[in-house]
Amino acid sequence: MCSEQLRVLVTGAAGQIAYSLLFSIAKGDVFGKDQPIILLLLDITAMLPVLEGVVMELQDCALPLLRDIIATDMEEVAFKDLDAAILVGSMPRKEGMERKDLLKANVAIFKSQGSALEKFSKKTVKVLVVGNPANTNCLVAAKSAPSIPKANFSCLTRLDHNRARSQVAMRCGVPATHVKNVIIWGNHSSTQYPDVHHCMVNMSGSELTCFDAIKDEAWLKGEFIATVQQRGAAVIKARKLSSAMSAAKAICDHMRDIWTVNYHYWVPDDLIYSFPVQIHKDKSWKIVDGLGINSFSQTKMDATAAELMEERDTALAFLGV
Ligand SMILES: NC(=O)c1ccc[n+]([C@@H]2O[C@H](COP(=O)([O-])OP(=O)(O)OC[C@H]3O[C@@H](n4cnc5c(N)ncnc54)[C@H](O)[C@@H]3O)[C@@H](O)[C@H]2O)c1
Ligand SMILES: O=C(O)CC[C@H](O)C(=O)O
Repeated sequence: MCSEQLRVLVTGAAGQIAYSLLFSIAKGDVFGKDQPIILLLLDITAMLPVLEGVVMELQDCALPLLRDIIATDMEEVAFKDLDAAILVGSMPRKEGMERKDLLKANVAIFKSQGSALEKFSKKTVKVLVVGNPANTNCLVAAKSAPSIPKANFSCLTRLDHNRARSQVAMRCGVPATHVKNVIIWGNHSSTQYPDVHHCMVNMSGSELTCFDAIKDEAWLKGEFIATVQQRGAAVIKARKLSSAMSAAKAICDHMRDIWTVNYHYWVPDDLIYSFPVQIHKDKSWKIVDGLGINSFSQTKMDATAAELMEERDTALAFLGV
């Protein structure tokens, strides 16, 4: 049994993603089956009565690893001595809303919470930003917490990764675990580039390139990319609500990989850009180097970077910095 309890914050704890996420974290799916945790739950004051119900349900799960639950609307309480922060709390996009509307509504939250990380959390805290626009919110949070290493900040594009992997798996008629090395470059938005040029698929025991397994280059370069890029919008259209179950699963995958060593994606200077990375035992990471990038990929990678630069400039202008 690990002796030290981890302090793990989930913001937006009364919301729909949190409702799918908290049980998985509390039962050990993310930080380990022998790792005791204290859950800190932050939401806005108006949602405290709902949060109280979530706390009751967590208590009623009778989970052995969950040693304490602290529900609050105060950042100074929620961000105290954190080991991990999962920043979900913010407004989701509804049908008809533009990205810019969301940027304006949400970016101030991440400035305030970045400052709270700076003031109250451990310098080793690992921060995962989920609230949209996730990349730019993450950048704003990192900039607002200058004494925490920028490498400790990441945003959620694992959902896009899982979506891409699953699309390929369904097309090939294999389980998603048979599909490896899908890459999501850039922004968690419709300009993201889901890249299968390094993807391998295990078909009946043989490792094939994705292009050989699928044998339909037009689909891979057209409909596949568009489906993954538009998946969030398609879920909103169908459910009238933003994705939640799949987002929670992706949050668990992302944070568990950081905690337990696996591989995933990452960032250049002054942009939070999704990259393939390798994560090491000490939780440090390194961008996977030397992948061949053809002109098709380069054009798509440039387009998503251009969008991120525009978003960054808009966000900083909104904040007056
Ligand atoms: N990156 C991704 O892959 C991904 C996927 C799905 C959703 N999202 C984003 O996650 C966010 C949350 O989605 P949801 O469906 O859970 O929304 P939701 O509306 O159900 O819940 C959001 C919660 O955040 C709370 N909140 C608002 N401001 C807050 C603040 N300052 N501090 C703490 N809590 C605050 C709200 O009161 C609410 O309870 C949205 O921005 C959504 O777009 C991202
Ligand atoms: O607002 C959107 O278009 C996407 C919502 C969410 O980030 C998702 O990917 O499901």
